[in-house]
Amino acid sequence: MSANPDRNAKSKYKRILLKLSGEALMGDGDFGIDPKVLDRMALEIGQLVGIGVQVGIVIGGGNLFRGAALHAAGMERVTGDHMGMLATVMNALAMRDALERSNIRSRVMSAIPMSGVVEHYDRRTAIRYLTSGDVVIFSAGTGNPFFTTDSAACLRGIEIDADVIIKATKVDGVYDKDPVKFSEAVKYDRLGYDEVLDQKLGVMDLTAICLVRDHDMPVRVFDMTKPGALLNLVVGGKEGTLIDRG
Ligand SMILES: Nc1ncnc2c1ncn2[C@@H]1O[C@H](COP(=O)(O)OP(=O)(O)OP(=O)(O)O)[C@@H](O)[C@H]1O
Ligand SMILES: O=c1ccn([C@@H]2O[C@H](COP(=O)(O)O)[C@@H](O)[C@H]2O)c(=O)[nH]1
Repeated sequence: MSANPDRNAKSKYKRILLKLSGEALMGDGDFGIDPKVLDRMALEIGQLVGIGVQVGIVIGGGNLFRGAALHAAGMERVTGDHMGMLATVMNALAMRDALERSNIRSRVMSAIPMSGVVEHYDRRTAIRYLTSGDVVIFSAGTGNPFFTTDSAACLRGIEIDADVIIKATKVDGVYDKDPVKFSEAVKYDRLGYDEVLDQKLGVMDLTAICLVRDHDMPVRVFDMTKPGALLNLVVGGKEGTLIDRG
């Protein structure tokens, strides 16, 4: 995989919102952040910036904390969700660090004000940064409990007028059932929002799917562990599953 892709490669998209799984940041571990994973992601994101794509990012927090899991262990749910959102800020800082080490200009914005650490989210400022070529990492989810970073990714993607939401995960697309649990699961190349909702396909939470359906925002789900897949997808290659109005 080259850090300098073909500069003549043409992106299908001008602006994307990339949702990165927090869990994927763990690599082979079972908690925290593997710097090697971050560096590889930074390299792949840099390839997109190199061909002129404007990149907004939302990172999950599942490698650190999830409110629902903390609640199941006895914590008050809203406190758990606040911890989950703070976890996404930590992941965002780690990703910015990896991007900057690869000489990719980047910004972190937070839905929860955190003066002195990161900028507070402001849509117009975010769009200005994206237009000037900076990668913008949107952290702290939506800023509200009871949501997920999938919903935050869809929300920010719609707000910044992205051409597509790209969900980078550990499976290579959307299946008729969870492929991690069922080896016989069958993959879709493309399916409609209502099919995801009707079949309650768990690749993304249903609140997020309702949001993208209502705003006709396409979502592509692909395997981030496959080297080169992100660039291939962005230049129009066949990767993962497309969810749209069908
Ligand atoms: N029908 C399905 N098709 C594909 N994946 C599915 C499906 N149902 C459940 N999944 C599961 O959804 C997971 C994708 O979610 P992902 O790990 O990206 O989690 P997340 O909760 O969005 O991220 P985070 O780790 O940041 O919390 C896959 O690992 C897969 O096991
Ligand atoms: O808008 C949001 C987004 C997230 N949370 C909490 O953070 C964790 C981590 O996010 P994941 O999407 O699960 O990776 C999530 O479980 C929630 O507890 C939130 O409250 N609001």
